[in-house]
Amino acid sequence: MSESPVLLNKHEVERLLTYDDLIPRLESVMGKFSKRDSSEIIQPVRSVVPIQQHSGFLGVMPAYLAAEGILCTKIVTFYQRAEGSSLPSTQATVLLFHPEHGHVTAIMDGEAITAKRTAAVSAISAKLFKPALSEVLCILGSGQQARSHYDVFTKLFKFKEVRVWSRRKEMAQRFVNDLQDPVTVCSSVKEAVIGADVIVTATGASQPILFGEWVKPGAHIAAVGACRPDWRELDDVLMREAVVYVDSREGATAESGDIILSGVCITFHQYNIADLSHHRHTYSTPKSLFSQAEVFAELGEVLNGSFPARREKTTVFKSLGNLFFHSCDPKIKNKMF
Ligand SMILES: NC(=O)C1=CN([C@@H]2O[C@H](COP(=O)(O)OP(=O)(O)OC[C@H]3O[C@@H](n4cnc5c(N)ncnc54)[C@H](O)[C@@H]3O)[C@@H](O)[C@H]2O)C=CC1
Ligand SMILES: O=C([O-])C1=[NH+]CCC1
Repeated sequence: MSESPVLLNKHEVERLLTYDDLIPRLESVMGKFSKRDSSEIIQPVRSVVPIQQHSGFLGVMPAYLAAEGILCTKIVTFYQRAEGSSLPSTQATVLLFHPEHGHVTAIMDGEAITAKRTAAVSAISAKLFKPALSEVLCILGSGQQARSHYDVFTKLFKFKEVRVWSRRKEMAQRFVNDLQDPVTVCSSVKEAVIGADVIVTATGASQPILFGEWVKPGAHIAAVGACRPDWRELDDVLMREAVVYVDSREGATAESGDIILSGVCITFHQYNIADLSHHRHTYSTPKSLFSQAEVFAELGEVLNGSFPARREKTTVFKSLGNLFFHSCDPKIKNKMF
């Protein structure tokens, strides 16, 4: 008879999951994932169910790491919430299974895991791609992801200035009030990003908020929001001028509006032509057709040495959260990744 699953609540997960463990672990696993050796790691693109009536989504994210005996899934919901809502936009539960027998061995809060894992992966992207001299960090958004990104980016790197922008200035002010160190609250995205070396976009936006013309050449952008095929945070100029890295090529092709929509034809010539019976018809033909922004490489392909880190260029890491790897030995609770 199988033992009852271990239950780990948010506080326990927060205590057990440290960036010092998470970062090297994710680096190793992402490098392996990008080799696509399915006998080692199986991680399909997540299944997403839209909850249209309530502006929400349910995602299921299974993964199997054969060599490490990890079989798990995250079940996550994410909603577009009204500003200032007391409910979290992203909520999740993680289930671990016994890979041989199939029973559930652990049930863990996934909110803290999502916050820390996502920020840790963005921090890995910044380690690889941020300019050698990076003095200014800019964070767009003031929610859960903004906070976890602030925590890990300021823990790993030394910035002279940190700026934050949020749709409502008082939300940015509230974010800053919770911190020990000084952070500049900006009134516009443009003010926040001009001259920034590293930019984190962690918003619920579905239309571009960050425009390439404002971005300092050579800057690194960790783009965390816009995880649906019709959502965007970054404009066409930025997407087409930057070297674009992703967490998973398949995930980016299926889910990233920043990539998918960067190739859409946006302007039309209109012709007004009369036919033989003198009726007028309007025809539209595309004036400008752009090819989509190209994905240069997966983060894992850089980590495993298959592709270079083009640090000298403006770089975008488009994160979707497809990679999900955590292990918890149910008998030794502190052995968790
Ligand atoms: N790439 C990944 O692995 C993950 C991505 N996400 C995505 O990251 C984003 C942020 O998530 P959380 O921090 O959990 O959410 P949150 O609700 O805690 O914070 C959202 C922030 O975005 C701002 N915002 C919302 N709509 C906006 C709009 N239209 N324009 C500008 N700002 C807007 C809010 O003011 C708030 O500051 C969401 O899009 C979420 O789906 C979340 C988890 C993992
Ligand atoms: O990885 C994740 O949990 C999510 N990515 C986008 C929304 C939730």
